[in-house]
Amino acid sequence: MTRTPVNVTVTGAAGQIGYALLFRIASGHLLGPDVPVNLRLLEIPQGLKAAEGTAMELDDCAFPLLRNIEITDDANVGFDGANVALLVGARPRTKGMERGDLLSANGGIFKPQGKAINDNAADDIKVLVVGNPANTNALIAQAAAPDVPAERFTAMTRLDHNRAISQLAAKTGAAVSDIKKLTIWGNHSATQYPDIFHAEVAGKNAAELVNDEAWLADSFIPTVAKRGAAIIEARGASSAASAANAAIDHVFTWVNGTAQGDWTSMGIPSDGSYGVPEGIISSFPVTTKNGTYEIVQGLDINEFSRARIDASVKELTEERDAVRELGLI
Ligand SMILES: NC(=O)c1ccc[n+]([C@@H]2O[C@H](COP(=O)([O-])OP(=O)(O)OC[C@H]3O[C@@H](n4cnc5c(N)ncnc54)[C@H](O)[C@@H]3O)[C@@H](O)[C@H]2O)c1
Ligand SMILES: O=C(O)C[C@H](O)C(=O)O
Repeated sequence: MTRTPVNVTVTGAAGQIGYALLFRIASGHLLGPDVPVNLRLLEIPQGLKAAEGTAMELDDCAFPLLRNIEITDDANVGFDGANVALLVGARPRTKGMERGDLLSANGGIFKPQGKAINDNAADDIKVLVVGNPANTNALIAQAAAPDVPAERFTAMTRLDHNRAISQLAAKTGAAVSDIKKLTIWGNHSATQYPDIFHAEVAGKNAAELVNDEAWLADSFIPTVAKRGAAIIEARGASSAASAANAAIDHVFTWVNGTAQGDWTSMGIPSDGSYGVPEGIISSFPVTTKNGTYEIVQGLDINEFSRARIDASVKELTEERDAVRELGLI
């Protein structure tokens, strides 16, 4: 049976993450090897020519699953009938910019995009926000889309999750595939909390196996939380291929489900679980099945974890209050 193509919209398509992302979507890594896709590339006017160049290259790959590419600078066109939206394009922080200025500039992008999703996207739309500050940009877009179920708006912490797995594998000498049930809590920022207390390494509890709180507090957590800045320092540009890879992982897992005995991390609207105020978009441990996700319940949160989750959540509530004051939500 021929499947109906899935409409995938990518904003910031001409940027560096866009360039690392589009070819993998078109080759079937986002949704699966038997799912045809239509691509919608949304850019600002200055980005349209470069997006056209990328589209030419996509054509030149002759991907069997890629049915059609549309390029536009009109959000209503870009999100028309979208089943999956990857919101990558954002206003980066520039020198001298205060946090309020950054939130306000991004509000000017994510509020109208949220409205365009509300008015034009397909009923089953799933949104992943990658553009920073990702959690609060997702909150802004979600607030502008009252007709879309709030849980369809998610923010990317999968890159942090993957970074944490890689660091833990290196520390324990285990294979990456042996690491399960790791959690990123909170914001995609330096306050995020990568939690190994429930993680397993080849079936053994990770925190007990490592048995080194100084490594956890002084090495593992800051390495994961500040990895984005370290990449910028080393590369002279922010992470692109690894960010694109994490976006692929996030959507693939959301659509196709987590493995038995494992979970993943996603920034999602809080339902109040684990004392995280309802409504803010915070990262949680989640399982996914049939295109939906559920927060893993009943985890014991020790004092070490509680303080770190609370610190990141505090930052998120401050960002929420700031965008509320700016009239963005
Ligand atoms: N959540 C994460 O883990 C994570 C990881 C890495 C990067 N990021 C963030 O992803 C974002 C994109 O990174 P990049 O390296 O691709 O940046 P980039 O500057 O290379 O590309 C951004 C693109 O977005 C476009 N754009 C700007 N405003 C737009 C709008 N209103 N509509 C459509 N397109 C628009 C620009 O023209 C540009 O082509 C940044 O905010 C970055 O900080 C997030
Ligand atoms: O773009 C950034 O500021 C860093 C990025 O969010 C990352 O985690 O690599």
